[in-house]
Amino acid sequence: MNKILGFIGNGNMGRAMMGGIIKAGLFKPENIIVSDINEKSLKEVKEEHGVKTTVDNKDVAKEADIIILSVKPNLYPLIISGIKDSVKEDVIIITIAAGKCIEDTEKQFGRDIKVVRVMPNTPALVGEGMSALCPSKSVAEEELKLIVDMFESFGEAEIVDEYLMDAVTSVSGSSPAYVYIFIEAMADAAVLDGLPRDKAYKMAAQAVLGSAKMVLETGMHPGALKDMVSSPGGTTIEAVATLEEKGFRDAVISAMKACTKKSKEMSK
Ligand SMILES: NC(=O)C1=CN([C@@H]2O[C@H](COP(=O)(O)OP(=O)(O)OC[C@H]3O[C@@H](n4cnc5c(N)ncnc54)[C@H](O)[C@@H]3O)[C@@H](O)[C@H]2O)C=CC1
Ligand SMILES: O=C(O)[C@@H]1CCC=N1
Repeated sequence: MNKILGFIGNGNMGRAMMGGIIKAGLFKPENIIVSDINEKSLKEVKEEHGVKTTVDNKDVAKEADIIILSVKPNLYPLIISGIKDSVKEDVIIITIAAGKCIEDTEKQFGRDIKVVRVMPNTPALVGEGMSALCPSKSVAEEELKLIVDMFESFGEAEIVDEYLMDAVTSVSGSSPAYVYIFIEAMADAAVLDGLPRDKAYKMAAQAVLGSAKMVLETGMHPGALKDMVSSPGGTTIEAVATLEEKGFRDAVISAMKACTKKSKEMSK
């Protein structure tokens, strides 16, 4: 693709997406420009990927056809006011901030700008991202297709109505953090049982990866897959009963309700 892709913000999510996009070969590194206030992180990304870097967000604004705003939500107004007069007329702005609605972005640009609101997640870095997208009215069908292709280059992408973005943040944007806690806790228990730490992480993570693939590839209900593991009077049902006793499901549901609520509050 000959279009220029710009990133404003080279933090965890920006780097994860860039790594995924470059690995997939959708944009050549010389067609990617990144800005950040952190010069050390720019030096690292330039060395790692050979992309263009700058400390001036306006350089990205002037060059890029698609700009991904990869900064913290509270910085959006400041960043947008700094670039709004420099962006190309037809630019597509991609927002990835939790709680950042399309209407706000349009208002801050002060014109009918093309916006695609996206909630990605960090597994983008290894080509296993999950992104939910919602375009503004002014984004044409072929432009949306281009953006979907971009997000599919490092994982799965789904188009959703904007009102679902808070729920999406909880189920796929933030959820890698819950899964890492689960893996870490399983590994701790395995170490307690005598397994070496490295093997414990590998076994716990591979079990999570394999289980996720079973859900996605067999299409079976997660409950039926759980039943396949749980032999009558066996080991698994002992663990399952203990998880239920300790309120595992309730803890997950309560945590996700808190996440969705926070995302809604951030939209206000
Ligand atoms: N980390 C994650 O798993 C996910 C994050 N997001 C969203 O992505 C956005 C970024 O989050 P992270 O990457 O985690 O944050 P981060 O803190 O890792 O990265 C933000 C980057 O912005 C840079 N920055 C700060 N001020 C700047 C300025 N004036 N101009 C240019 N760059 C500036 C920082 O130096 C930093 O490198 C947030 O809005 C967040 O809601 C969305 C989905 C998942
Ligand atoms: O914690 C956050 O606010 C961001 C949004 C989704 C994942 N990280």
